[in-house]
Amino acid sequence: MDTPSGSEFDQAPDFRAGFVSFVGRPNVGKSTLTNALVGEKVAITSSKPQTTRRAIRGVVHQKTGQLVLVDTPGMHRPRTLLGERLNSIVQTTLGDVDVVGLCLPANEKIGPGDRFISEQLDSFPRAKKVAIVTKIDAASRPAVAEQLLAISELRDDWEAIIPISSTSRIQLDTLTTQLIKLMPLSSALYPAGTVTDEGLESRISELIREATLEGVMDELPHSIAVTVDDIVERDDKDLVEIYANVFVERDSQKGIIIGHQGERLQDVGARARHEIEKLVGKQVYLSLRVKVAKDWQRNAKQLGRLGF
Ligand SMILES: Nc1nc2c(ncn2[C@@H]2O[C@H](COP(=O)(O)OP(=O)(O)OP(=O)(O)O)[C@@H](O)[C@H]2O)c(=O)[nH]1
Repeated sequence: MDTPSGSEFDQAPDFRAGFVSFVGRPNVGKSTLTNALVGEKVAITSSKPQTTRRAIRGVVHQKTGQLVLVDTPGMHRPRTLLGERLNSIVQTTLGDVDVVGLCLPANEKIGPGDRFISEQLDSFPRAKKVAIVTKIDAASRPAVAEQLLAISELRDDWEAIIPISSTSRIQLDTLTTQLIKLMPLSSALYPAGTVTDEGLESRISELIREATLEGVMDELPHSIAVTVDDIVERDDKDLVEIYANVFVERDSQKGIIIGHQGERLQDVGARARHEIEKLVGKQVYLSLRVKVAKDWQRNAKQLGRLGF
């Protein structure tokens, strides 16, 4: 990607910059879209719904402007204290953004969940509304056309309705260009080259969480939290040592994560290590310990300890 220096950005009189938040039901492809636009993995993705927990900021740099993407946790009716905290992140974020992109998958009919979220957007009149029709690679042309029509009838204040596919990279540049046009005139908000404002430690814990989510049963994902105790850069070798904990809510879940003779945990460790090596650009030694924090999703003290 073309990334001229920050000063060049600042000098363009028609440069635009601002904040965009992608909202939508769980699993509609918000995190995958964020990563595809930024060009690097800043948000973890999973086939399990509701895996996004933090408001991660990814930055997209273009000659004409800059987009700060705030990837929020899916809006949902909260069932736990964690759920309530996630919803309040969404509320605070949406009060501040310039554009809200409501993600609606091309391959699923609009349902009550989508309508509920669309109605919530009425409380944020300042933000311009854009419909992003995701996963068009997974739907036939007539189905996409039908979906575009249904979406145009969902609200009457759309600034744009843009069909895309993140995995097949269809129309991503169009989306970026359109979003930049909707941003206010402003100098760049982040220096060129910044892809996220997330710290290394939280990016590493998210990559570990993503690896633990693969292959576990549906109810388990919400019970997993990851913390990093230590990141040690070795002087004698081109190696980074990482010491991390995987927290679950019950003893029985601990067994599931570890697997028979520790096989599953080894797999998780290998997958996470591979992703972390791509991030830090060095060989990684990863030590993972599985611990139980009883019912942490419902317990304020435990939530604080796990960084929520
Ligand atoms: N076919 C297809 N699948 C996609 C596309 N984008 C995302 N997916 C898949 O949809 C699933 C969910 O994607 P995510 O990006 O994690 O969805 P999300 O909306 O961030 O989910 P939450 O974190 O649960 O809110 C994953 O299995 C992705 O691989 C796409 O463009 N085409």
